[in-house]
Amino acid sequence: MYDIRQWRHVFKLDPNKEISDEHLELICESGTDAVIVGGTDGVTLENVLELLARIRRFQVPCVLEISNLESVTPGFDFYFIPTVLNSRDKKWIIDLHHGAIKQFGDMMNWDEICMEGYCILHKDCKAAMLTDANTELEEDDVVAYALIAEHMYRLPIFYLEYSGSYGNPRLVQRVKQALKQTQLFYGGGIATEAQAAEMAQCADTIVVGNVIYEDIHKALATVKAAKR
Ligand SMILES: CC(C)=CCC/C(C)=C/CC/C(C)=C/CC/C(C)=C/CC/C(C)=C/CC/C(C)=C/CC/C(C)=C/COP(=O)(O)OP(=O)(O)O
Ligand SMILES: O=P(O)(O)OC[C@@H](O)CO
Ligand SMILES: [Mg+2]
Repeated sequence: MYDIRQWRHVFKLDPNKEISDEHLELICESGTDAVIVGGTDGVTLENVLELLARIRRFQVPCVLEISNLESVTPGFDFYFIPTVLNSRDKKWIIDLHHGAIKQFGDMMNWDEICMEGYCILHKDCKAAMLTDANTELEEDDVVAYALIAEHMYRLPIFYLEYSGSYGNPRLVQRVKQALKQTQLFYGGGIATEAQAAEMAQCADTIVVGNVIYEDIHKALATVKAAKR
């Protein structure tokens, strides 16, 4: 399924983490709508290429979420490009993007590119620390970022990121109610069927990451729960 707007559940695989062939097959054949390859640290061309080749044995749509320029390679179905809206450092909002487009803009296939407006809310996660995200936000601040994403920047995706910790469903629901066009991704701390079902009610698409490496069966159970 290549219509991102229909995606309800995606797995995020970290190229910097080990996964066995058996577990990778279970993930790719799980019925998830797509697999995103991405992580904050230790993402290299070598480990991205290795994971891409292994995922390509299956039919599942495969996305590279770009975290650095060195690890970008052809062969993915889509490229998701994060911009961290609540970063205090404009490097993570626009500067890296400006440098990349200056260098590669004339050879990009824009149909494969999808921008993600991140709002990172877990202060201790790697992505928050790397990008110096301001996580001390009121609910109204978060909704304001969502409205900026939709109405000012017209971003296709607004991504509420709680990586490593389960977020606040009430806030996710509030953000969802504020968005009309922009697709709401929620990711962070989903480790049970109940959590997957709850966040799938609040967001358009849920992203399941770390539990893949902690308990594969719990990870697999999130797929059905999200689609119920
Ligand atoms: C060959 C081909 C297809 C060419 C295309 C041309 C090309 C080079 C296009 C690139 C164009 C472009 C504009 C690129 C952007 C460049 C860039 C580096 C942007 C910055 C991205 C950014 C803001 C990164 C910050 C970190 C971040 C938000 C990462 C997302 C992943 C994430 C949040 C992971 C969660 O953390 P995790 O690592 O899982 O944490 P744990 O390990 O603790 O679990
Ligand atoms: O790893 P977890 O905590 O499941 O979060 C998923 C994803 O949002 C990370 O970018
Ligand atoms: Mg992770």
